[in-house]
Amino acid sequence: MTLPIGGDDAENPRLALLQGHAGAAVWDMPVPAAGRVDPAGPASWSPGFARVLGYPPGQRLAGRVDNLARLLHPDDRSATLEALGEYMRSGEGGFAAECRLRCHDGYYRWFRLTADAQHDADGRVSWIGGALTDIHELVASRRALARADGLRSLNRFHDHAARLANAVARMRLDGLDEGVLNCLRILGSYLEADRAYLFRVDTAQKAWVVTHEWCAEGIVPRPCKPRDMPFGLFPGLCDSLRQGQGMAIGGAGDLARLSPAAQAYLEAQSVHAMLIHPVCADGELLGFVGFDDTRRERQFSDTDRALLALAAENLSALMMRHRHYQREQEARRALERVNHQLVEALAEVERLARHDALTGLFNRGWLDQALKAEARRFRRAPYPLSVILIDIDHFKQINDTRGHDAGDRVLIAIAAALRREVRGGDSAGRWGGEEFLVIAPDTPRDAALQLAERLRAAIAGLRLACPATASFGVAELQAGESISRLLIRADRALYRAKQEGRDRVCGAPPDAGTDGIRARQGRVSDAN
Ligand SMILES: Nc1nc2c(ncn2[C@@H]2O[C@H](COP(=O)(O)OP(=O)(O)OP(=O)(O)O)[C@@H](O)[C@H]2O)c(=O)[nH]1
Repeated sequence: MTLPIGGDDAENPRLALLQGHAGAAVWDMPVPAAGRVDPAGPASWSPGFARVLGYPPGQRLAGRVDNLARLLHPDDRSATLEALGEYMRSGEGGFAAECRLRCHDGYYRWFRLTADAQHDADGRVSWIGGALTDIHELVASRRALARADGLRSLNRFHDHAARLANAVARMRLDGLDEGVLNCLRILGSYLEADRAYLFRVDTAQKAWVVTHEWCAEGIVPRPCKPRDMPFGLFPGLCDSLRQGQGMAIGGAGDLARLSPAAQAYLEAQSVHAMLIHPVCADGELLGFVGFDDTRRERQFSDTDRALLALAAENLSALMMRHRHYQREQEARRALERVNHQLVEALAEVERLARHDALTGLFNRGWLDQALKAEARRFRRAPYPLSVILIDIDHFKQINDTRGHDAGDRVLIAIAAALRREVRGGDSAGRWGGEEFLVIAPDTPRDAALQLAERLRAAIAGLRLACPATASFGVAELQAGESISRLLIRADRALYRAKQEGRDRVCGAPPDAGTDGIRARQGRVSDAN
């Protein structure tokens, strides 16, 4: 026996011999009456004790307590010695501590130090002794397992973070709800929470409004009323959220620090624990995202907070995308409205460019263009084309006796009658002043004379405050004749109608002679 083992064993040389032979790493020490570790106190170490610490055979540790204390890793020393001292006082059960001890090669290894106690007649601990076991490999494997566990949970975190990002990427631009609920579901299920939700700022009502909520299976959604949480319920929350800080309630202790109203509000919703995080965008506080535990208290881990912060970022991206989409849609609708107004304005400009403002009939410019087009068509393939020139009788008199406005009303009424009476293919327009022109394609002279007669009768039959009649000159385009020549002939026929007593129709003879051209010539445009 090289080292004495205390107590009865020391008086049992056979047992001691066997311990030495088996190489057991055992130790013992008497416990001073004070019941605390005395560094200078005696201690005994078996040869196996020195061997597990890597000492060469035959090398012994000096038999003092501080020999063990010196070998303890600085980080483990005070905790191990304190625990040992406590055991010396109580002596209850067995002692076990895991600690690092410096080995003979200067490196630290993990060991398990165990002890049992012997009590004296007064029940005080008088002796403790135990074993030292090398658990370095065990600790290394435990660490590897923990690292693997950590990696697994890190993987799970990244998996959920990726799912959150996917929920944003896949979001339908025209609908925010699906994307938000997807984010809350991913968040809630990862955190094994009972509820996950989004509250939005309602500055008008000075309240938080829960707009979206996800509930775990078996959890009843929070009651619809009161859905809103007045700002005043949690004073300072707005400011701290604006500064990027959330709020954590881990259990009853945290709840007790809230105002009675806030406690009652959370109690009504069975909140045992909750964690919330601000949702901001471009410096604007949009709301907050959070989750509740309704059946347990909770200590929030770093990954709880990290995933919640990530969810807040993703929700902010969702909300901003939706907001931009809505603004785009509004801008598009406004643009469409402006475009529509522009198209209408252009149509009106075009209509005004073609029509006479007073009567609404085609104007002189349009009639000139139409006559040119008919002339080109006639040259390609001659067809019957007639024109009817109309002049209101004694119109000057109406103006002079009844006033210009009354004259205008007569012009408007006659124009309306012309529009009513002409066929779809015919065009009636204001030729100038109190003169009108009807272009009648595919209409030979006789048919044009009938049409003119119908128009004359219609005008004469108008029930006007200032009764009026009109005279008509009809001419059909001759082969090789120019439009200006046609109009001169029509004008000449009109002149004849005036000469013969007005309120009548005169047709121009087919002969395109120049005799009889009257002074009105200059008023016929050269439309050819
Ligand atoms: N109220 C009104 N009068 C117009 C307009 N354009 C032309 N006039 C008038 O129409 C009258 C035409 O008169 P005249 O050319 O002498 O012919 P008239 O009085 O109709 O006599 P006859 O043609 O020979 O039957 C003139 O007094 C013009 O001022 C218009 O847009 N409104």
